[in-house]
Amino acid sequence: MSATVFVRKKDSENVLKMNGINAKLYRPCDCSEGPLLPPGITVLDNQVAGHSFTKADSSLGILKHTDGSVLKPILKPGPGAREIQFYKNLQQATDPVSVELRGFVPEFRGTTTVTVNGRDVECIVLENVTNEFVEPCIMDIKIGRQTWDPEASSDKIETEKAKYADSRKEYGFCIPGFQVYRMSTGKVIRLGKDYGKKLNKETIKDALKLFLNADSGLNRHLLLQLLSKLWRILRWCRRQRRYRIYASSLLLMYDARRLRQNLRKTTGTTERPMSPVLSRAHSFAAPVLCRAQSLKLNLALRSNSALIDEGSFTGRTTNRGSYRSVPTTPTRISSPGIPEKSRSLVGAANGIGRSLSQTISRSLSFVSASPAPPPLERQSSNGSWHFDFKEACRTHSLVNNYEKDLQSMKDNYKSELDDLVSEEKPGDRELWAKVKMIDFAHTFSSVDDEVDTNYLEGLESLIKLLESLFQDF
Ligand SMILES: O=P(O)(O)O[C@@H]1[C@@H](OP(=O)(O)O)[C@H](OP(=O)(O)O)[C@H](O)[C@H](OP(=O)(O)O)[C@H]1OP(=O)(O)O
Ligand SMILES: Nc1ncnc2c1ncn2[C@@H]1O[C@H](COP(=O)(O)OP(=O)(O)O)[C@@H](O)[C@H]1O
Repeated sequence: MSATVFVRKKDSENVLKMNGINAKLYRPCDCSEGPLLPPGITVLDNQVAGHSFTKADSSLGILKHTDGSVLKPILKPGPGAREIQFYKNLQQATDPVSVELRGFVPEFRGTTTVTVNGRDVECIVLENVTNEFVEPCIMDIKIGRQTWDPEASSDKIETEKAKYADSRKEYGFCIPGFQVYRMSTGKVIRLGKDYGKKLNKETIKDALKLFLNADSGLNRHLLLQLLSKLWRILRWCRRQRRYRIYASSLLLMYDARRLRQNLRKTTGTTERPMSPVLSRAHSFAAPVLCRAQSLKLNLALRSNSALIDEGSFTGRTTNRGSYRSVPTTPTRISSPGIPEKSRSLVGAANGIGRSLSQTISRSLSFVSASPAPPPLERQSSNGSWHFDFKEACRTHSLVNNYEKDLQSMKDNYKSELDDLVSEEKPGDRELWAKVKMIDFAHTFSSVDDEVDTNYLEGLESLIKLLESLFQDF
């Protein structure tokens, strides 16, 4: 990967050259002044893709509430209503496919109306899935070659086909945006669609490496945590015949703070990766304060017992608010003109380990939502990646029997997975990397009882590309 070069800097805009690509730094609020919002609600400053706040076309981005929720404004009635219905149905569903899917998506907390710049806007209220991260690195990966839904106009189909054409054609996914706290510089960078649209067969891998902070070596522990989540979604996707998911994204997330700590632990190097806090202190603080902070941080990094960020990764138990009833059956919408390929892709679909935890919705006085659903089945039973690794080790080779090209790679790192599981200490069990599926504005019920090959192929390709990184380092 080539180095980052800042080529231009204005008050309003940063342009940088990243891996040979000129790109504007993405800002979720692209206006000089933020929108006027009620108390307790602010712009989601770590939003990495999707619609953002712009003065020009009064578009609205994602908001966050101090209670740990995000608020997604409904911009268009059709897709907006579809996404609300998707979450409501999912919350009520009892079939195994939907119950499992519920563990892969943010918790739905109903809908609410927010006054933005004097205008009342309906919003979907979701769990903020980045909440527990101190330095959240987030990548939005839009899955599927086809990103338009069965009801799209021919104009929309054409615009969608033209966007991210290289990466989508090659891999069946694209990267509309990401942010990363860089180990090498201690700075956070956020690259948006402008950068993502220029990525091609070669550079998309650089983008993934950049996101994984792999400039000078891959942290296998980090990649394995992400892969263990993706394998679970893959296994679900191979079996499910209920949903057709278009233009939806996977949010890959990890905590750079924990990566820094993990690097110290595993390399034992005296050369410490830069902390953004420390690097800011270097630029602005008085020398004495600077030295004090540096010493304190060094001590923290040297002591294994101090490595865990206490309080950052605790499980949260919350109370359920008031709810109203909604229909329980997913709407079946026909998809004329979209022939679905029929492929027998489903591998050995063993029962997934039952989860133990129940996630209880946070009380939201301003939210209207559905009655209490049955206990949610979360993908990680006890908030531990240990469970996923164990499951992955047990089932992975079975699931992928037909993928001969991947088999050798898996064999290569299977022992590493085993090592990670056996090395694990109780204090290391908290998640510091995870994956969630988001954006269901273009998700439909399947009408043909077939596998969603469009989504599946994109996901498989992403996993394959990530797995190939093991060989590069
Ligand atoms: O193509 P457009 O103008 O309809 O806008 C796209 C949005 O469509 P919508 O406004 O909801 O109909 C589109 O929204 P959907 O995913 O279709 O909900 C995206 O925001 C898209 O950005 P990107 O492809 O993720 O980079 C948006 O594309 P760009 O902002 O990249 O052009
Ligand atoms: N539940 C969530 N928690 C945290 N961030 C989120 C959540 N949902 C969305 N985001 C952020 O907002 C961005 C856009 O979300 P998305 O649902 O795709 O909106 P859009 O429909 O405008 O594309 C994501 O890339 C992510 O950065």
